Parts: sequence; C-alpha cells; structure tokens
Amino acid sequence: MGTQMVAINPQLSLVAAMVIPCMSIVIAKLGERLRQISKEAHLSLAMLAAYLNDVWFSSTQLVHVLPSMLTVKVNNGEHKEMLRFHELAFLDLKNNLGKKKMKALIPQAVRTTYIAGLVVLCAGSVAVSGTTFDPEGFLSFLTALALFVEPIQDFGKAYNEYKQGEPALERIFDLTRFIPEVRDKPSALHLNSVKGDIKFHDVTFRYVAGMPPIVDGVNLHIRAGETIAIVGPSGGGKTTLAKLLLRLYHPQSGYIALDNHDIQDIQLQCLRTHIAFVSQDPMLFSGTIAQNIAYGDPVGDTNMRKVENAAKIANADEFIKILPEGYDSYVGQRGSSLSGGQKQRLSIARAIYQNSSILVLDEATSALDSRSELLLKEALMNLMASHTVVIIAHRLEMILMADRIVLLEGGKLREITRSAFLSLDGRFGSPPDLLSRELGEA
Ligand SMILES: Nc1ncnc2c1ncn2[C@@H]1O[C@H](COP(=O)(O)OP(=O)(O)OP(=O)(O)O)[C@@H](O)[C@H]1O
Repeated sequence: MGTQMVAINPQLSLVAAMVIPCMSIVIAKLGERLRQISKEAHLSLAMLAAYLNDVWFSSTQLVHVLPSMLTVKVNNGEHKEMLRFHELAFLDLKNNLGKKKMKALIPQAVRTTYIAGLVVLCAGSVAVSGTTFDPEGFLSFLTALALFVEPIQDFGKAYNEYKQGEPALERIFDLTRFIPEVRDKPSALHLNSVKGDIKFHDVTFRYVAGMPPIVDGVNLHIRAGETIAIVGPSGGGKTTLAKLLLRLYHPQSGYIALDNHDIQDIQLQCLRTHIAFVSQDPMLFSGTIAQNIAYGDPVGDTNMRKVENAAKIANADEFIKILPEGYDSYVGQRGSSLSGGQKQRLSIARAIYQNSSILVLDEATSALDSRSELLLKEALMNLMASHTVVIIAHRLEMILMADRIVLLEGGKLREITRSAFLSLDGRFGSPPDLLSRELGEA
C-alpha cells in the first residue's frame, strides 16, 4: 500500500509519513494515562475484594456472618461498615468508568489527531509548493491511505490493551520475582527423624531495624523429651521464640540448633515436619473436619484411623461425633461454624496427627473449659513422655505440667523455679489464690 501511495503522490506520501511519528507520540501518551487509570482500577478492586473477604462472605443464597461480623455488630459498626462499603464500591465504580471512558476515547483521539495533522500538513505543503490540487488523485491517495492506516490503528489498539493489562502483569511479576528471606541452602540437610534436642545460642532478634530487640542474647537448652514452659508478660516475645524455632524469621545474631544441627542447615520442610505448632489463633481452613485434622499429612493423605485417634486425644471426638456428618462436616470459612474451644481442640488434634518429635503449644488451651483442659492435660501427659514439648501459657494448669519454667522479660530469658514463678504473684499466670492452691497440689 505504501508503494501505491508513493506512486499516486510522492509529496503527500512524505507528508502522511511525517504524521505517523506524531500519532505514535499520541498513542504512547494516552497509553501511559490508560496504564495509570488501570492501575488505580486494579487497586480499588483489590481493596474492595479484601474488604468483602474480611467482613462479608456471600454464598449463593445467603450472606453468612463471619467472626469479624460479630465485632461489627457488638460495636454497633453496621452504619460505619455500610459507609466503608459504599466508599470502596464508589471508588471502584469511578476508576472502572474512567478506564472504560479512556478506552473509548483513545481510538477517537488517535483518528482525530491523524486526520487533523494530515489536513494541516497537506494544506501547508500544497500552499508552500503551489502545486495545483488534483481531486481524483487526492481521492485515490486517501483510499490508499485509509487502508495503510488500518494496521497502524490496530497496533495502537493492541498497545493500549497491553498498557491496560500492564499493572496486573507487574503484580504477577512482582509475586513471581519475590524471593523469600528464609529459604533452603543448596546443601540443606534432610533428617528422617530427630530426638528433639533444642539449643538457642545467644539469639538476638528484632522485627524492625533500630528498635530494641524482642529477644536479646537468649541462651536456652531444651533436652530431648523435656517439657518446658515459657512464661512472661504479654508482648514479651514468647511467640517470637517459637517462630524463630520454626524458622519463620532469622535471628540477627546467634543461632538455634536442633539435635546439634543449626536449623539454617536443615531443609525448611523437614524442620517444620518435626515440629508441630499449635498457635494461639486456631486457624481452620474451609473443608471438612477430617481434612483440617490431616492438614499436615506429609503425603497429603487423610488417614481416618489417625484422624480419629488424634481427635480422641485432643478431646474433640465427642463433639465431632454428634455433628450430623461427623468427620465429614464442613467447618465453614475459617471454622466459622465452630466454637472457639472446638477450633482449639481441632488445632491440637492437627498437631497430634502430625506426630512430630517436638510439640509447641502457644496458649493452646486458653479457650477450653476446665473439664476439656483437664482431659487434654491427661492426654498431653502421655505425649510428654515421648516428645519434647514447649508450652507457652498464662494458665497455671499448663505451666505446672512442665519440667522447667523459663521467664522471658525485656528480651532476656532466665530459668525460674516453680516457687519463684508462683511468688511472681500471678503477674504472668492465673490469680494468686489459684496459684497457691495449685502449688499445694503440685
Ligand atoms: N510481624 C511482626 N512485626 C513487628 N512486630 C511484631 C511482629 N510480631 C510481633 N511483633 C511484636 O513483637 C513483640 C512480641 O510479640 P510476641 O507475639 O512474640 O509476644 P508474646 O510474648 O507471645 O505475647 P502474648 O503473650 O500476648 O501472646 C510484640 O511487641 C509485638 O507487637
């Protein structure tokens, strides 16, 4: 088409060619604007989705109430939430409308720029050269030009589609390029079994650079098969110690050894297989009770015999059995159909199912009633004989089960005797009258 145009009118062809760079600049500028608008639209949609996920969960027929909705209701936050929803939905609507408008505007703006540029340049060159106007030749030239311009416009459209999708692409690349801070060394060890001997060597850790350390030069030896209780003020760093053991973070100095191997030299997956962790916030996933208990199964299987055994030890069996579908009952999103104590018992059952050499219980019984805790305590007594157990607790019943008690305060760790702990006057545990009674029993 280009050669035909040159044959019809070389002068006008040159002028038309000169408009193409102008058009490219317009496409690039508008494309950049579309990219920005698309990014804002992606962000507002993500914010709306995160908000809906946090507060609401829509099923096909109903809007189910999530635990977060309980907080909204008891704090009379319905009106505030409605406003927040409207604000986010409106922002999303505004950004998406802006994107659609921009997409509709770009082809028109490109065409207008091209025609206007062409008219100006043609008129200018005709005026300057004084060439006589040939309507037939000009018409043939325009026809050839229209056909020539079509692929350029298609390119413009494709470029804008790309610009529109670029923010999403950037996000995907950000995720795929993300390199976790804690990762396996190429020569990391795989340990088939561990005894459960744990040593913290002068471990110092802070979450934020420049802030005082949460854990400051901690030394601790937990022998295989021993049960140790970590006590201390709320926010003192007890959970952080467990997270360091699980290699969720790296200490800034010092190291932790498992069976005399620095945990940084052990394969991450292997390390976490040997440590069962029950968090203070029992986290259940959408799925059945059996699937939740068998979540940590090394081969991704659900061994029903092991599931039922773990549930019995965790004293969860009796409430599971009376559910209409027993172990096949769905727990709802984040276990929303279960009570706090039931969720806690399922988390404990999950840890027992894992059958690791080390069991870390982080406030694992805080939501249990006295009877359930007593039953669980008996079960744990049996487990303690063959496992290394770390108990992070405020409840005296749990603390006094340990062979040793360590106090973490101001980042420093020190071992204390039972009587020294009890003389702390219930600062980090149950009230003093209960402490005295327990001391008598102990
Ligand atoms: N991811 C994080 N980023 C920054 N600071 C954190 C993070 N996690 C915990 N912290 C801070 O570290 C400190 C210790 O938290 P940690 O959860 O270890 O305390 P804890 O002794 O287990 O408390 P509690 O008894 O209340 O459970 C707290 O001040 C907490 O705010």
